[in-house]
Amino acid sequence: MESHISAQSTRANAAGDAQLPQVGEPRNPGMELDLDWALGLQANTSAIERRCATLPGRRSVKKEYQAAWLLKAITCIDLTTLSGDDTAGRVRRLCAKARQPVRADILQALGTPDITTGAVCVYHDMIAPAVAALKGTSIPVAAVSTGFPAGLSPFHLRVAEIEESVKAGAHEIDIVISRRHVLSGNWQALYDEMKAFRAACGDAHVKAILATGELGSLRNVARASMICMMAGADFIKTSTGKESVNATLPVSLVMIRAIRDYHERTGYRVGYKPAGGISKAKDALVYLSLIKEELGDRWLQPDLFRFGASSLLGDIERQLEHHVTGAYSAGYRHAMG
Ligand SMILES: O=C[C@H](O)COP(=O)(O)O
Repeated sequence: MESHISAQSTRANAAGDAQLPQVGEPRNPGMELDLDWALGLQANTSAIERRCATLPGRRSVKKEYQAAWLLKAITCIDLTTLSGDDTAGRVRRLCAKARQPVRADILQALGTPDITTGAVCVYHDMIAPAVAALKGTSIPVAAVSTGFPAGLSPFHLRVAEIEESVKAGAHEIDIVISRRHVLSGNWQALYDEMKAFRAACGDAHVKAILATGELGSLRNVARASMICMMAGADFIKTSTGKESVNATLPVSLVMIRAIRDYHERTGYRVGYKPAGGISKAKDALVYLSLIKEELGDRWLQPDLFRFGASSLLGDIERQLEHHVTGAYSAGYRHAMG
C-alpha cells in the first residue's frame, strides 16, 4: 500500500511554500481493476430523481447558520477561469480574490478574517502567474489538463501535458477522461488511461473529470466513477463546465454513492467536485446538505470537497454582505477577474 501522503505534504512539496492544514487523510492508492464490482453497479433513475427533487424544496438554513454554511462553501471553491482570453492580469485579480474572497470588513464582522478559497483553477499557461500571485499562501493551484475539455489529443501529449503542468508548479491536476471509452464499454482502456494520468501527476493530486453530460446514462456515470477511483483518482469531478449539461443533483447523488461504496470497501476517501453552472449561493447550500447527508461531515472539508465555479463566489459574497449590512449590492460589484 502506498504511504499515507497528506494533502499538506503533497502540496508543500510541489509548491515549495504552500502549507495546507494537516488533515492526515491517506491518499487513495487505487486497486486492481475489479470489473465485476464496477459492472454490477446500477442506477435507479426514477428513485434518484425522486430523492433529488426533495432537496431544493426544503426549508433552507437561515441567518447566522446560513452565513456559516456560505463561509464553508467559500473554503471549498476552486475559483476558476478557463477562457481563451485569459491573461496574467486576469489570473492575478482572480488570485487576489482567492486570497481575500469577501470584503475585509464583512469577514471581520463574521469573525473569519483569514478565510480563502479552496484553490485557483486555470489552464496550463496561467499556472506561473497563479503560483506567483499565491506565493506565501496555502492556496493550491489546480490546472486543467489532458487536452481539456475534449481530451482528444494524442495520448502521449496528454501525459506530457500533465508532467509539464506539475513542473510549472500546479499542485492539483484536473484531467478529462476519454468519454469514448465509457460509451463503447472499454473499461480496461479507461482504467489504464486513468492509471497513467495518476502516475504522471506524481505528488500532485488528480481530479478525474467524467464529463457526465456526455456519458449517456447514470449507470455509466456510476461505472466510470468507480473505475477512476480504482485507478487512483484523488477526486472525481462531474464536468468541464463546457458540456451542454454540467453538474446536476442526480449525477452528484450517483457519484457520491460510488464514493461511499468505494470507501466502505477499501477504507479510502475520494473527494468530490461538482463543476459547471453552479453560480447561486442557494444551490451551493443544496450541494453541501447533500454531501452532509450522504457522506457525512468529514467530506465537507476542502481536501475532500470542492465546487468548480467561476461565478459562485460573487453571489455568496452578496448574500454575506446582506447578512452583515442588511442591504444587497449590485452584482457588478463582485467581479471575479
Ligand atoms: O471546473 C470549473 C468549471 O469550468 C466552471 O464552470 P462555470 O464557469 O460554469 O462556473
